[in-house]
Amino acid sequence: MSGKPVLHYFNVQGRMESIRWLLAAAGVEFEEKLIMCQEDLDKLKNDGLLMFQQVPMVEMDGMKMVQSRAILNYIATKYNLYGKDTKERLLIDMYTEGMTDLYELFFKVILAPPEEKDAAKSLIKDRAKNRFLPAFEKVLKSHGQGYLVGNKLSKADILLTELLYMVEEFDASLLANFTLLQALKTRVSNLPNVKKFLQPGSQRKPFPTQEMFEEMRKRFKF
Ligand SMILES: N[C@@H](CCC(=O)N[C@@H](CS)C(=O)NCC(=O)O)C(=O)O
Repeated sequence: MSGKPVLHYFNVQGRMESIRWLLAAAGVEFEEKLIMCQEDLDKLKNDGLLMFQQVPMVEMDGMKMVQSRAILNYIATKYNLYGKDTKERLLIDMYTEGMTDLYELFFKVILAPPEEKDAAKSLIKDRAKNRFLPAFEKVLKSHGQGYLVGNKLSKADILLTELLYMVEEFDASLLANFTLLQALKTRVSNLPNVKKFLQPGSQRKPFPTQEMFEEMRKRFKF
């Protein structure tokens, strides 16, 4: 055992990607045991390693942690990325839950039947442009600190940067009018640990394309 956290998940972004981002930004090296087929997943289940028979699962500090948000909160607390008091923590939670709402719309595109895909994509554009991105831009403007909460980097800044990459990849024009969000993305991306994570060949994973998702459906029983 190397003492590094061990991440158990599929070879895609999914619910593990924010955990990868947060560990990387905190400068924590981690190992991954990628689940490549149903047998790999069944083995984890049969060995009694998954509390709810679900992944992500992270082995860390002598624990087998499940539930992605609980894992994120543990890492954020441990590495001082979760605000200085309960009010800051509330803001970080509010913001990251908003990010999750937008993130889930991306996943709906993949799940939507072919005839509903365009509508699902339009919904992302609408919600990104008119709801979530303006809300985060407003926070940065009124807070005036370069970070979303307090005067230092938190889990919220890291997960927003992750999301902004996803939005940009989906439609770069969506970020055009949000100068403070662009500046945050650049600032966080230039932090040495994040910069390293953004290099090709890092442990960053792709968002599943439709083809990848169909392939996974065949390989796994879901
Ligand atoms: N609330 C859980 C949801 C976990 C979840 O739904 N995991 C899926 C993969 S993303 C899973 O393990 N599916 C396999 C199964 O249920 O057998 C979390 O956030 O970690």
